[in-house]
Amino acid sequence: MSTPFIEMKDVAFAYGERPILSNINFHVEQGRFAAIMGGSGSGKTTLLRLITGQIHPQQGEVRVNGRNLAAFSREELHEHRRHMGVLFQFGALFTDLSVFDNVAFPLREHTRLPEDMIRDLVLLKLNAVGLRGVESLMPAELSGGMARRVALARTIALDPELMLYDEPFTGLDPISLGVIASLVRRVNKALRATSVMVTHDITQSLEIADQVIFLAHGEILFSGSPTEMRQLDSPWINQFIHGKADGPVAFRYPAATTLQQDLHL
Ligand SMILES: Nc1ncnc2c1ncn2[C@@H]1O[C@H](COP(=O)(O)OP(=O)(O)OP(=O)(O)O)[C@@H](O)[C@H]1O
Repeated sequence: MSTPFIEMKDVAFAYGERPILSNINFHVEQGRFAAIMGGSGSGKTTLLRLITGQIHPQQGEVRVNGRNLAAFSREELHEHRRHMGVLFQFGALFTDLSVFDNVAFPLREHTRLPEDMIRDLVLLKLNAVGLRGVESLMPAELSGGMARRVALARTIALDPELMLYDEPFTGLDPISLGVIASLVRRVNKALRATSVMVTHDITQSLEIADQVIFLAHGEILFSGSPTEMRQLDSPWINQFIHGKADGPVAFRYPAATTLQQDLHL
């Protein structure tokens, strides 16, 4: 068995008095791809923020590469983030910088590489996302799918050992979505980066992830392989997989009165 790169041990987290996550136990092995799924507000993004070290649990431990993040000094946390690539929902590009300068940005910011090496690296990263040739365009000249790919190229510029994706498929048409999904998977393989992706897109997740973690009400309802998840007979997960509006996750808000009462019928 290879070593766990990310480990959550008995993690509980609350925003103030409000419990968000409890009893969280899972690990992701080095180089593996984990998808975190669950309904809206179930705590997925909070889980990602615990991995980046932006927030710390009130109970339990979040370990990355064998070390407890809560024990990191400021410098160590900074170093941790430097080895991490984060791609957010709309992967916002700097609108006043060209594609080239967007991808070069982290290289210029975090390394002292000479410009000719930066140029080669930018072209390699753009090539990896199938976009060599667009380097002089401005973000406003790109389609949504292309912009997401440029953002991915920028995220992998420093060859991160950990990749975090927060809803990378949001707002994409089905073709661009398929392209981004296979790129995300390829990047994981090529960089041998451990990857964690928060997503609502069950079809893509089950296709590209090695491991699925399903959250409901801040707890892990299921953790296992996509094959195991497909075979599960759980009303929660079935509702999610089949996109049913009603089920254990109720469509209706639990109002205190009936509609008849409200309408005086
Ligand atoms: N900074 C914050 N302060 C207080 N509450 C917060 C904060 N951030 C998130 N929450 C609450 O924590 C809960 C979990 O939020 P989180 O963003 O982790 O859920 P999610 O599963 O990613 O949801 P979605 O799929 O809708 O993005 C939500 O009820 C949210 O309102």
